[in-house]
Amino acid sequence: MKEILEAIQSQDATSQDFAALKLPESYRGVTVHKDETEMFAGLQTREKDPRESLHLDDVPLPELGPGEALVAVMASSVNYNSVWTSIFEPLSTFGFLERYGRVSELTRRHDLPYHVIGSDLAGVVLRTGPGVNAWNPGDEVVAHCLSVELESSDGHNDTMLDPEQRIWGFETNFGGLAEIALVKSNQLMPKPDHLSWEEAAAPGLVNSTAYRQLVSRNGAGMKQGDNVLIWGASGGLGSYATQFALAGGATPICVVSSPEKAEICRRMGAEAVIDRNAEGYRFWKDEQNQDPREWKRFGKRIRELTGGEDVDIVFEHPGRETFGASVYVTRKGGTIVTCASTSGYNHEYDNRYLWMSLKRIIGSHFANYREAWEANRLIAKGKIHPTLSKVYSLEETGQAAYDVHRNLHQGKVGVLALAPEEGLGVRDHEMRAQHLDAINRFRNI
Ligand SMILES: C/C=C/C(=O)SCCNC(=O)CCNC(=O)[C@H](O)C(C)(C)COP(=O)(O)OP(=O)(O)OC[C@H]1O[C@@H](n2cnc3c(N)ncnc32)[C@H](O)[C@@H]1OP(=O)(O)O
Ligand SMILES: NC(=O)C1=CN([C@@H]2O[C@H](COP(=O)(O)OP(=O)(O)OC[C@H]3O[C@@H](n4cnc5c(N)ncnc54)[C@H](OP(=O)(O)O)[C@@H]3O)[C@@H](O)[C@H]2O)C=CC1
Repeated sequence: MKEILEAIQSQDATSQDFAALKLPESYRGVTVHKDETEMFAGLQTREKDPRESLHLDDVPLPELGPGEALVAVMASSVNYNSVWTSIFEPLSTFGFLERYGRVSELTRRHDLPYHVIGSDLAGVVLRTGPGVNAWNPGDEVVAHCLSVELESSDGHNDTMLDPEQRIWGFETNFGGLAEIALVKSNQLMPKPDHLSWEEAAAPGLVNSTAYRQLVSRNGAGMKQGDNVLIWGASGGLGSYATQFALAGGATPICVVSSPEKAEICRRMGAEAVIDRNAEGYRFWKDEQNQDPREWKRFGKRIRELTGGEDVDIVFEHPGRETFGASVYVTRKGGTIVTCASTSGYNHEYDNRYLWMSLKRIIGSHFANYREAWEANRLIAKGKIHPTLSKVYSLEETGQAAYDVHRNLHQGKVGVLALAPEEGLGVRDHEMRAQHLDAINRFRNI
């Protein structure tokens, strides 16, 4: 591992030098263990503690297959899917690995009693498998998390529709919260030159998801002038949705839960911000019943902020808690686009407001390679910026996941893997200087 790191840091090692590096037999990765899937049985979701279930283990290096690449991971980030994995909700991810293991001789590698997790990385290609021509050892890359087999016709218009579509590091093994990761080569994209390893690793999953959900024609297809209600606007997904709305000539209406988060949204350039905590919305009277008067109070507040207009698009992910309100406040003919259900997946809403006002609900999930590429290109061009707030070591990943689970974080939380310190890996200092304030907007808040 030492020689790998030295080659990366030397900056003048050639592709041949990287190809000649001896690979270690094992590496350190953040795991959950199959024999611990019941460890939180009987506890409330909130009480399940990722610090207890996430381990840092030495695991054997997987065999490299056709179309694949082994990548030295300099940095990764914590996504909420790793929180789900760590609390074994809504399902243990070992079921996904078992199912993947049944696909072929090669995929059987993934079905192990441990799961190396993580769905983001920035690093350097170490080896490529047979059939990989577009990438070479030594390439500095980020990886998106769409893993597809593409053997069926179903995925050939939009790879997210492939029946064997999986999220790498969640529904596959050998993820990015590790010193080395195994990816398919069609997950690779160029690392933005003006960013450090940890900054480059931060946007990937959420940026691509927000791009498809909000901008792509596969999602809401946002246009100039749209009013976009963004839940959790300073969180992982929301901090990119807010930037896409602003960069695309739309008006974000940002919902957050504290004055500090409201301030971050304003710093991104948003003017319409709602502090849901300060304004005390209670969309649910009790476990079973919602309060439509609260939906209306929320809608009135939105109208105050927009000069009387309703929202064209709701960027949804909290789920059960907010979905009724989201459907209610959407404009006639507008779109509710959802990619998650953090607060509960059995949603309830008043369908009269949907059909009578010709609204649409769209389901969206991650992004295809093209969408992830477009989203990464916007980062590389300095049009969208990472929203990294805090960086942890691999050893501290449990704490990092705990922070995200308890909503104690801002924007994105980074994790250093092989990178010995923050700030390394910047290749274009001139471009970085132009965007430094925006890159650091979320730091140390
Ligand atoms: C990028 C980051 C993303 C995120 O962070 S997303 C948030 C985290 N992710 C999650 O929380 C999602 C976790 N996943 C799940 O909860 C589950 O993954 C699903 C609920 C999505 C699916 O559950 P399952 O049990 O895998 O699927 P089934 O379709 O309910 O059951 C499979 C069996 O049911 C059969 N089946 C499917 N559709 C039908 C149908 N329409 N009529 C009859 N049978 C059906 C199948 O064939 C199969 O059968 P057979 O078990 O024999 O193989
Ligand atoms: N399908 C897909 O492809 C993807 C799905 N996801 C899923 O989306 C969800 C959010 O992910 P991410 O943005 O990274 O997570 P974060 O925790 O970083 O951000 C979510 C934000 O949502 C807000 N929020 C949380 N709970 C509620 C609630 N009950 N009511 C209103 N607002 C709430 C919080 O902001 P505040 O407190 O300031 O209001 C929080 O900061 C997760 O469930 C994740 O698994 C994520 C990425 C991809």
